[in-house]
Amino acid sequence: MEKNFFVKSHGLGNEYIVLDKENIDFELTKKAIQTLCNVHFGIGSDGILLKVPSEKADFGLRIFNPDGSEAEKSGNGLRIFCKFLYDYGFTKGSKEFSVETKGGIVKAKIEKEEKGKAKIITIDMGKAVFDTDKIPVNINDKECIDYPLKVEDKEFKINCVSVGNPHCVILVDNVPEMFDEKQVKKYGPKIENNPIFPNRTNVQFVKVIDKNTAEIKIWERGAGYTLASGSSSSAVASVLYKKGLTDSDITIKMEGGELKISLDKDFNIKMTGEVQEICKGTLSEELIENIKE
Ligand SMILES: N[C@@H](CCC[C@H](N)C(=O)O)C(=O)O
Repeated sequence: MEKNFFVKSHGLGNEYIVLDKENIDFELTKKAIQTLCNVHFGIGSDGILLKVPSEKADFGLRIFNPDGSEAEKSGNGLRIFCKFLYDYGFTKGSKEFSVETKGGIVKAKIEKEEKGKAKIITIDMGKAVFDTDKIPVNINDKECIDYPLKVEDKEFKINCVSVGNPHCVILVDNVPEMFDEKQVKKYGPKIENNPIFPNRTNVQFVKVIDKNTAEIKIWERGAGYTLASGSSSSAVASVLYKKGLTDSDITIKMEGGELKISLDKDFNIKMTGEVQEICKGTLSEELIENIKE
């Protein structure tokens, strides 16, 4: 593998650049992340996945948002990373392995491959946690379910959950106008940065279609409006199941495509979906010079 080799892949239109810490000769600083994720000055991406060594799992992963912040977990990011590990021989052909993230260790399974490349992957995302002190959400209640949050002219009923990273799930029954890209881009950042979220939050606007299907629009912490999100889908499925609005197996529809989420009674989450490589190459010396502080 050449020095400064990269791969760019997407999971349902949610794109990530994959780098290997042991194979790059520059520091992945905030400036480097912001530049690489910028479509005009870099490659353009919804984030960066950095392969790092792990003592607790088969592989280690650090996840960065385009604003330079670090995320604890990413569902699409994990499937993309696992495809990279499998396709480039790191797993030595093994279809089941573990990955350590800041949001916990997850198990991955390559469900389907085509011509030796992983196509459909299941990730054991871990357990959904509703305790406000763990998410975290700064309110006095133990859980944040249907909690009224006033943002400018609107009052939302918010439902908060952590699937390793923090999420704020809003059903659009009372605010149907919110199922619209322009509205999500207007209110998403205001909710993401609301002072009740000390670590900021990802935000989802949700329409329940039936007991096994929901449709969502996403505002991602540190990334903005994205076409799909695996941790968001996991968070939404957990909230809907907790509220008794859907069954334990649910399809989450997003602009970029669909993910299957399966929960057990203790809110352990399995996420299954496609992933596809877009391009690969070597970062140019000029670009690396430019991203050095
Ligand atoms: N796109 C991701 C979520 C990435 C992390 C998120 N922006 C955060 O800061 O928590 C996914 O597919 O889960």
